[in-house]
Amino acid sequence: MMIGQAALFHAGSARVKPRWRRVPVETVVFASLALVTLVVLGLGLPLPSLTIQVVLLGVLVGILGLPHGALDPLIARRAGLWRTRLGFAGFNMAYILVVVVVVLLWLIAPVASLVTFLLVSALHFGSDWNADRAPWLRFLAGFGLLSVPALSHPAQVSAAYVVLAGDGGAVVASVQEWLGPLALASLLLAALVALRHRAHESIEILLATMLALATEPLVFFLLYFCALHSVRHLKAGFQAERDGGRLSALMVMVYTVVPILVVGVVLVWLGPDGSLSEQILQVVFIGLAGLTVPHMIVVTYENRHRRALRAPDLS
Ligand SMILES: CC1=C(/C=C/C(C)=C/C=C/C(C)=C/C=C/C=C(C)/C=C/C=C(C)/C=C/C2=C(C)CCCC2(C)C)C(C)(C)CCC1
Ligand SMILES: [Fe+2]
Repeated sequence: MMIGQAALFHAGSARVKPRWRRVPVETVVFASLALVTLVVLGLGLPLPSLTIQVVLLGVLVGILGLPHGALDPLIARRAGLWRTRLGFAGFNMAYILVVVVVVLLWLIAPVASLVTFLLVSALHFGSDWNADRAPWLRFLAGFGLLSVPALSHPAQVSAAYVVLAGDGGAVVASVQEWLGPLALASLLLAALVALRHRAHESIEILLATMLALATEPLVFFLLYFCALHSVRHLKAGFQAERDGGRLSALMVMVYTVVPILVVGVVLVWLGPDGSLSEQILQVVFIGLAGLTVPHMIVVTYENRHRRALRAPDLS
């Protein structure tokens, strides 16, 4: 009996990966880039100018950020949101309709839309950590992530919000600056909670906090969004669609290129208006706000569906 148990134990432990190999690849990518950035700052070396940051934001969000939402149709299929060709067409139309409505609402009520965007984004990004914990804890982490830049770089965040939502944007930035200490405390709490079972998440939260404190807001967002959030969701999406690798890759390509083309056509159609960096900033963030709502509905619906089936959380 004892021998049988020992053999079982050894057979099981042979398959258990050593701790360091269980660290997700996106943690390593994000941590390395964050550390390099912090060292560059520590040495007093200059970061790219604001215009270059904005152009980089446009390009990298397009290449690395958009693909993580481009898997939404496959996620929706797994969650049973569509099954037939007609269902697929309906899903696409509903998705586009929501994007269009959100963008129109932004044009009608920019400040309310900015505030809603920040709240929804906080919940979405906060769910990258402590996935099995209460929603309020995840929301606080996301709120912290998006508010610390307003504490450390109030002028830059205020300027970005004004470009996105007019003068009222500055008020939003000052409220976030005022809530800054609470934002910092929320991130530390999230890091502490994650420490027990997922130490790598603690490291991610601490590094993201340090980046938000030390670097320009757009550089911080670029690193977090492209190197951590997007890579994590893309990896989970491809893992879940293991048998349809080719289809997933094709889907990601088509669904990434389409919004980029639409944005390109809209920009050409509108013609130059204000500075190029302001226009890129508006297109990137208002476009992301539009995509965020259906993206979040799909991801949240799938997580619920997965929980109902009692399978492990992937996104
Ligand atoms: C499916 C589909 C499609 C596609 C889709 C996609 C591609 C998606 C994506 C999605 C995504 C991609 C999402 C994203 C999200 C994002 C977010 C959510 C963000 C946020 C951000 C924020 C909130 C920020 C803030 C700020 C500022 C603004 C400034 C500075 C500072 C800070 C950073 C704080 C299409 C349409 C074609 C068609 C139909 C179907
Ligand atoms: Fe996302």
